[in-house]
Formats: sequence, C-alpha cells, structure tokens
Amino acid sequence: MTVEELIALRRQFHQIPEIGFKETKTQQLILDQLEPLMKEYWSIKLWRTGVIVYVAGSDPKQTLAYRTDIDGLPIEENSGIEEYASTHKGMMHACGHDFHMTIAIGILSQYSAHQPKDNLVFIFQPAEEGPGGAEPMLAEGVLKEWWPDQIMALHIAPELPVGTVSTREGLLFANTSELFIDLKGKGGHAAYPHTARDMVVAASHFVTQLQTIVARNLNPLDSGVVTIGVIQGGTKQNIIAETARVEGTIRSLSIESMNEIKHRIEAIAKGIEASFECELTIDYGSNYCQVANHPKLTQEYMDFAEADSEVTFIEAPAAMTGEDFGYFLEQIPGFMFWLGVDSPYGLHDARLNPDERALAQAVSHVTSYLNWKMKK
Ligand SMILES: CC(=O)N[C@@H](CCC[C@H](N)C(=O)O)C(=O)O
Repeated sequence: MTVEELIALRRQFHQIPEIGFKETKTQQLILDQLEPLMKEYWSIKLWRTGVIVYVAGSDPKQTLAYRTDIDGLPIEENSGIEEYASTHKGMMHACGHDFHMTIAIGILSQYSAHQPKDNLVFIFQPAEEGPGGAEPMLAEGVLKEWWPDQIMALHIAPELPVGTVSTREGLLFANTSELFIDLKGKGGHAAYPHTARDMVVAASHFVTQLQTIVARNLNPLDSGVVTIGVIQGGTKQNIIAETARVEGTIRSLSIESMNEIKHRIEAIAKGIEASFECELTIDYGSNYCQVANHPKLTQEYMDFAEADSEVTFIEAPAAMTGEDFGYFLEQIPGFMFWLGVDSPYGLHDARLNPDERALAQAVSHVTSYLNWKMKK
C-alpha cells in the first residue's frame, strides 16, 4: 500500500470508532480491505467482532503473530480536524487503534504481494479498552489451529517523535483493574440534612480517602495508581442525594500490590459505611494482567531496531498504562513496543492528533523485522 493509501485507510477507521464488542462497522471495513488482498494461502476467521488472518508460509519453520486492537473510546473528539473527524457522536479513536489496524493491513498487503516463508497470524482483537477481548479469545481456543511461536504488538506513543521505537525487557505495562462503587444512603430535602444520609458527602470523603492508599499504604519503592475518572450523584441542587457512583481504575506493578490496594479500598469502604450510615457495593469490572515482554525475544528485537537505519531506538521505562495484550504474552513469548507519533496531546485526550507519517514507517519497520525473523 502506498503512503497515501495508508493515510486514507487510517482516516476511514478514525471516522467510525466503536466501543468494545460493538465494532461491527470496523470489522466490516477490515474485511473489505482484506478481500482484494486475499490469496489462496490466506485463511480468515471471525471471532465476535474480531478478525483473524492466517497467512500460510511457503516453507514454514515457525508461526509469527502480530496483534492489533480495534476498539475506540467513549470520548467526544475535539481534535479540530474537520476533514476526517469521528462521525460517531461521543466516540473517538483516542488511543491510536485506528493506527494499529492500518499498520496491520499495510503489513498484510506486503504478504499478499509475496508469500512469506513462515506462517503469519494477524489478530484484529476487539474490546481492548474494556471489557477485554484477549482473555476470552484465548480461552475460547480461537488461535488453537494457528498457534503462534511468537507474538508482537505495537502501541502509539504521542510523546515520542516519528521514527522512534521504544521498549524494554520484562514489565512494560502495569496490572490493571477497573473500579465501580455504588453508594446507597437516604435522600431528603436540602433543608433537613439530619433526616437524610447524603451520598454526595459520603462519595466525596470516599474519593479523598482513596488518595491515601498509594501515599500511605504502598511501599514507597513500589508504585501504584488509584484514579477516579467518574463521580456521579444527585438530581437537583436542593435535594440530598440518595445514591452516588464512583468509577475509576487501579494500576500496580505486581499482583501483590494490586491485592493490597483492593484490600485497602474495601477497608475504607467499610469505614465510609460506618461513618455515613450507608451501603457501598464494590465491583472490580475487568482486570488485565501486566504486559511482560519476553527477555530474549525483546533483546533480539531491540538489537534489530538499533541496527535498523530507518528508526531510532530508545529504551522505555515501565508505564502504568494497561493492555490486555498481556494475556497473549502469558501464553506466547513475545513483546510490545511503543511507536512514536509525535502529538502534543496524549492518549485518551480528545485532542489527540498523531502524525500520519508514522504509518508507512511502522509498516516498513515491522515488515523488515518479520522478514529478518524468517531468514534466521
Ligand atoms: C494503552 C491504554 O491506554 N490502555 C488502557 C487499558 C484500559 C484497561 C481497563 N479498562 C481500565 O480502565 O482499567 C488504559 O487505560 O491504560
């Protein structure tokens, strides 16, 4: 595919963001793109809203996989780009999955023109932002007949310049858990607080107390995050709220600290129940295991990237982002790397505007890596 075709395709994906397991138009667009590339050595399988492409090698000794996520986020786009902004109100590709998919199709187009020596598997995975597609996909045995020996994935990095790739051995992304808490008290007239149990006040104390967990309970040499992204409660300014809801996410560098954070959240919730005479119900939603890069394969990739004159390699620090690609890495050796896309606005920001020059650069870099792996 030419640079112009890659950019046009990314813009098409960008216009139709869909949230987890609702990616029906996205799935159709992927299939429409694959159709003219199809060869007799290709097979395609659907799984829910995902797509898996198997490219049989001419003289296979191994099976190499590349995974891309396909879902968007519930964010109202504010990028200021009129030409190809999201046409789905309240939804946006604000985490680069439009880039990830386009790059996957760009790489596949290379193996439509030439049959690879080894087998390749391309996984277009739904619901990365939640509730998680990787874990059920693996549990349902979707990859069983095409089981890879190695897997890779990339993620756009707005803070890195185009032409930069970055990763590290071992832990790249954190363990994550969603957090949903419902508070139930007693509503009433604003003028009679003594007759009610105010859940706006209870939720405010709860959110404030959560801030002590990382500061006071985790070992300072360890690290964690408790972020509350949503707080809702009440119906009118002069009515005491009977219920409230708090939504957030927890991040940790180990399972032990994840358990410790959850234990502290539960203890604080009990304290709020006692002090505000209310009920708190905790739901941890979906949990993702850490993204742990395979030491030997990552080192091999980093050596390759350092020698590739088309990119600049930078060693990455571990990040508190989460990714259900970690579930693939639990079962298949491999790695994830960051791809520089140079945007002043970060991931999950309504103004995210990645530099499209990164598309062709990534297609070329990953294809060179796969070809190099197949020659070894
Ligand atoms: C790369 C990235 O931004 N990933 C998301 C993953 C979401 C995990 C889960 N739904 C949660 O909110 O805990 C991230 O927020 O890091």
